[in-house]
Amino acid sequence: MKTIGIFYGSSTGTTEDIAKRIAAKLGVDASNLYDVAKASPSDLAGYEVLILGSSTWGAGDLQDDWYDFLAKIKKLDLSGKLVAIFGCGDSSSFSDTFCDAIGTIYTDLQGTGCTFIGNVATDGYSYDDSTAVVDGQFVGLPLDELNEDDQTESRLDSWIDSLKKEGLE
Ligand SMILES: Cc1cc2nc3c(=O)[nH]c(=O)nc-3n(C[C@H](O)[C@H](O)[C@H](O)COP(=O)(O)O)c2cc1C
Repeated sequence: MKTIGIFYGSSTGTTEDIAKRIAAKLGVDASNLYDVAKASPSDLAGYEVLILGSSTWGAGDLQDDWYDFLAKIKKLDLSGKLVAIFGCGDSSSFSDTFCDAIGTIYTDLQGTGCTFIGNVATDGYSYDDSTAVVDGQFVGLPLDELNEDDQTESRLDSWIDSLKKEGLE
């Protein structure tokens, strides 16, 4: 298994909880789990794989703590690193901006030279619009703990299977 760092921003603990579940499934030690509110861009350096998680707030906005962190890491050279993005949102109340933070992170990191993994088919999701959809697929894993928490476990498992096939191991 490659070295994996998980970086998350979470306002009410949902994305943090998912980050911990992903870490447990991958056998990633808690020392490799970072709240972006307290992390430094140099923390990324030691990892071959970065798993980045943000909830979406406002109307399609990043989770607050991501703004400063993303502004800094988008300037880094991340070539050679694999990047997988996940997000928590609400596909019912915010159907027009469902998990947009995934799309923002994906767009902002385009110039870093990283390789994105972990696209997800839109099948099975109900939403009107999302900037996380590029060329017909989500560019990361959207999760909806408010309306579809019964699907989270299987969505996580199938995403992690795809990540492994795309070079995580
Ligand atoms: C005021 C407010 C605005 C929100 N805006 C969005 C949004 O635009 N898109 C979306 O998918 N979810 C939106 N959500 C839902 C949150 O992303 C969701 O509750 C998420 O699980 C919170 O995760 P966190 O506790 O890790 O921050 C919003 C929630 C609130 C209360």
